[in-house]
Amino acid sequence: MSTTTSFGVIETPNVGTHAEHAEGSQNEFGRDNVHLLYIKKYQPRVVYHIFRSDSSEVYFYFQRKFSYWKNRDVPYVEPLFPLGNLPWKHSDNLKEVFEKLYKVRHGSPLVGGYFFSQPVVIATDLDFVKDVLVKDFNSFHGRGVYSNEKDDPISAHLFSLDGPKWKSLRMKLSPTFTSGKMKFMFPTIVDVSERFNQTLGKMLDEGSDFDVKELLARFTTDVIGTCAFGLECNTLNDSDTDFRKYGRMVFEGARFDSIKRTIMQVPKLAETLGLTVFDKGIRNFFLGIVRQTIEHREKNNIKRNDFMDLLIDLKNNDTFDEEKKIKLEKLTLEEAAAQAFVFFIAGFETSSTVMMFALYELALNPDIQEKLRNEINTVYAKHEGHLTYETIKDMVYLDQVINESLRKYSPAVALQRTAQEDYRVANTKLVIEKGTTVLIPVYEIHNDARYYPNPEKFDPDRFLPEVWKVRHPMSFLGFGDGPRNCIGMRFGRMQSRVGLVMLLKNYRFEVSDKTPIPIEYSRKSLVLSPSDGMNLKIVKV
Ligand code: HEM
Repeated sequence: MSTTTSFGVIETPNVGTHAEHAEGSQNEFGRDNVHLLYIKKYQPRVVYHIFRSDSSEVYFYFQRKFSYWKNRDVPYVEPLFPLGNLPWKHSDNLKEVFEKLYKVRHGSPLVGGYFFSQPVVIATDLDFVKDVLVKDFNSFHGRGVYSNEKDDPISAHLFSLDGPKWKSLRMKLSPTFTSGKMKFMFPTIVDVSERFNQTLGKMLDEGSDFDVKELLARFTTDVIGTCAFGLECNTLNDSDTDFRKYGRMVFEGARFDSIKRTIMQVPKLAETLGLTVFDKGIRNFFLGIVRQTIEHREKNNIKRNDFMDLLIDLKNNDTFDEEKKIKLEKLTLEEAAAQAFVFFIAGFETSSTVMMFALYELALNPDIQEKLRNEINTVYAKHEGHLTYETIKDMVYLDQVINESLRKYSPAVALQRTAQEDYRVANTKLVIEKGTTVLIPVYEIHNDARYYPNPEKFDPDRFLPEVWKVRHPMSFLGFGDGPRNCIGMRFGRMQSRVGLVMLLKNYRFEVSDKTPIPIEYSRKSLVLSPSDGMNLKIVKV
């Protein structure tokens, strides 16, 4: 079906008539009793109202809401009652949801979607993406992610806070990630990588086919655990440490987490239901670790130049907003714990995912693997066999491989911002209403043939400086962009580089019978992840 819109003529796919829709939806709603039981557990009053209201009333309420994008002549994919375009439990994952929405853009700078009955915007044009992330950041500084500071203090971290709280925290935490601070932490990462090498060496006496996803997650858990919590987590030797256990729980979720996460896509609904983001075990573990570490360091006057030291400093000493010339409040213990926690969760799975997909592609493309190993050996020789901050910086092809891995398999499938005021989209008549969520479909942009011809091909030369320079600046969003980009980018790059250098210097990676080709993506994981691990054959070189 084609419609004339404010952006020109747009093809709108029409999925089902209203009658078909009504029938299918009621069945789905009725069948998924787990949703209702879960809501019941959390907020009996809300469930009471759902049950009390006439079901046709609820249905027509959704139908009215679901006409939002149609009335504005914006392309959309027909939503399903009651989840809208959100994934159903056993069907799509978020990546597939974005794929469907991105496909219907047909020249429009945005596509309309629904999270439950809430309209959301999917930005499909790179100039519009730039307006949201960079140029008009003041209108989009919030992420609109749900947190519950009162009942769940570790959920109130830099990633989830908005407004003045986020701004002040970002200002306080930014100095934590300067290149000077990274240099201090570099030797710690190298130490962990050497232990990783020894552990892997021993494992190879017993076999050669391993799930590198799990191995790399253990490596980054140990790196961040050491740098953010000052602990030797030792998950490399023991895969069942509490750190690895709780880390896995955050990303893969417990029994009801997929339902809870779906509800949290609409923060107002989650707030009404009084949901906590993390379960009690996760909360108590991380709060406890930070409390003990801080007490121990303060009592014994221990300094380690890591993230925890910097957080202790922000807890005990004043900081200043240089721009406004005002004093910023000190961090409380809970606030410090929430930031250590976000460094851990935002840092370990993302970096291990980048390394995992890089190794996968290197196993599929042995010529690229050999070229990278040659670079590593040549630069090592130039630096007399020492792995220093400077040695790593000389490995330019390594960076191209990491960028190409981030391009083809961005761990963050989408970026999120929320309109802080009514906002007119440039060159259109369309106004994004205050409070509307804007999603930037990173995976789709990174795999769009208009920006990356033959996107399926793993080609690190796409990131040669002269080739990269001519692409649209928003065509690469592996770390997001603008004032709210990834604060840990330097650290994430650093640990990915060290991990890959140590592995490729000592081992060759090959495809095995268990390697997933093609990859099937997990429906559970918060970041892009293969559903059944990533087995590769590892051979000593
Ligand atoms: C290769 C590894 C990493 C990747 C691919 C990655 C990716 C991202 C992305 C895509 C965002 C959202 C940016 C946006 O909305 O524009 C983000 C935000 C963030 N990342 Fe990372 N990240 C990585 C490593 C790290 C590390 C190591 C840390 C901390 C030690 C970290 C801490 C954060 C935090 C706190 C935010 C929220 C920033 C804010 O809202 O102000 N990340 N990251």
